[in-house]
Amino acid sequence: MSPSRVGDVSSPLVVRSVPLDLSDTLADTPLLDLLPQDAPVAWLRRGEGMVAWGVAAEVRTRGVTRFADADKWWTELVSRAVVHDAVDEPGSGLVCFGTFAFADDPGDSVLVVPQVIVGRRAGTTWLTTIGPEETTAPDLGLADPAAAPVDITFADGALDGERWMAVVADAVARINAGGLEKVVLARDLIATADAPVDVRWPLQRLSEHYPMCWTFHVDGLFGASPEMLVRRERGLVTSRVLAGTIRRTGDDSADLALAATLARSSKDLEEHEYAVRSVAESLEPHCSSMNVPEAPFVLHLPNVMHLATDVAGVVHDAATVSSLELAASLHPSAAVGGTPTRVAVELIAEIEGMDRGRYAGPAGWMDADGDGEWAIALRSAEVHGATVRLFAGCGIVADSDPEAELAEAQAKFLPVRDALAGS
Ligand SMILES: C=C(O[C@@H]1C=C(C(=O)O)C=C[C@H]1O)C(=O)O
Repeated sequence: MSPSRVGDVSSPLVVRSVPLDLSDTLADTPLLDLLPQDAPVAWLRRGEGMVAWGVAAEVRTRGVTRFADADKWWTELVSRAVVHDAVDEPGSGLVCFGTFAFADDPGDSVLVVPQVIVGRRAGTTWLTTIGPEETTAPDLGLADPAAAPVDITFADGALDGERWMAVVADAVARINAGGLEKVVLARDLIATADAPVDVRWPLQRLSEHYPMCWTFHVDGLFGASPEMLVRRERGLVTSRVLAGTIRRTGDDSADLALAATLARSSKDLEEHEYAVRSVAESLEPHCSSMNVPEAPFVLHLPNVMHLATDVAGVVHDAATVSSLELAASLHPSAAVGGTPTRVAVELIAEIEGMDRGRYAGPAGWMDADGDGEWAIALRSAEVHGATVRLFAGCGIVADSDPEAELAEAQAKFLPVRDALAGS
């Protein structure tokens, strides 16, 4: 199917990025406080990043070619654009934001170029305006505050806990029968409110409570992901690989002991090793040198702890391969698919019992040079009016216990679940 587009790509976009004067009080305002309710986009970590709104151009793609079609559209749009960038930071100038379907089919993926972007990095705040012709900079001001979701209730999605545990047990049996080593199985929860949900409400809470994660929203998909599929900036590529999880107890000293257990757990170390290997192997052809640490560290999040490895490399093909293409070549990593990838993805389609939509697909942004950041859309949900569909998954290996995996999935729902709460 051919991609559908918004915005006349044959007429060039005019883009202007200017630094915001630091004497301007808005230069210190939390970025989310500037974000209006209409068509909001967000990419935030530790108070920095970008908020954006409006649609200057957009492409929707599907199927096996969803990444390639989007990338081609972006390359054409960039080649025609007229860019005045007085900021020259990663994220200034012409930028698109995207979310991509997990599966080749079904699926709906999008790249969107907003009309206004406010970015912040290393103490510099800037404003980018994008339109079919030179536009006057909008008057920035505090947006109307987001309203809390009204009377939200949660229900099981495709499978209830019992049935999902049966699917996990089935996966363990298949792994023990040979043919695959790991498969990631997910489930969904459906939250229903009495009025359309203003996504800025959960975004505020996610960025506040999970500052070490990448809080994002593009086209209805939002979340706070701890996992960076790929970031490319000025020739350097990095990826944060997670796999191996333990729930937190709320007691700091007990959690430290658990972290030590996690770092020694052969089940988790093995699961982690699969994930690191899949990322390193996919990045290798693009890199002239790479650093793959031998042992993981423990990433402490408020709800869970993960084994984590930061892989880094120097790329030799930045001129011809975009960060989105890198993300496409890494997706689905063993963190969200399994090992071997093809067998695991087929098993997911066969037994998981739901369409993942854009959960566990790449979500992020890219600039005119193809640099950008693509997180894996985890700890995430899709909002449609008053309905929010939450997702969480777990890596299943030979000695996984269905009950423990269900508890782990429940813990992974917590960030979005809590962020939807009314206070
Ligand atoms: C699949 C998810 O998380 C992934 C699975 C993990 C695991 O099984 O240990 C850990 C982090 C993520 O790579 C999710 O959050 O939905």
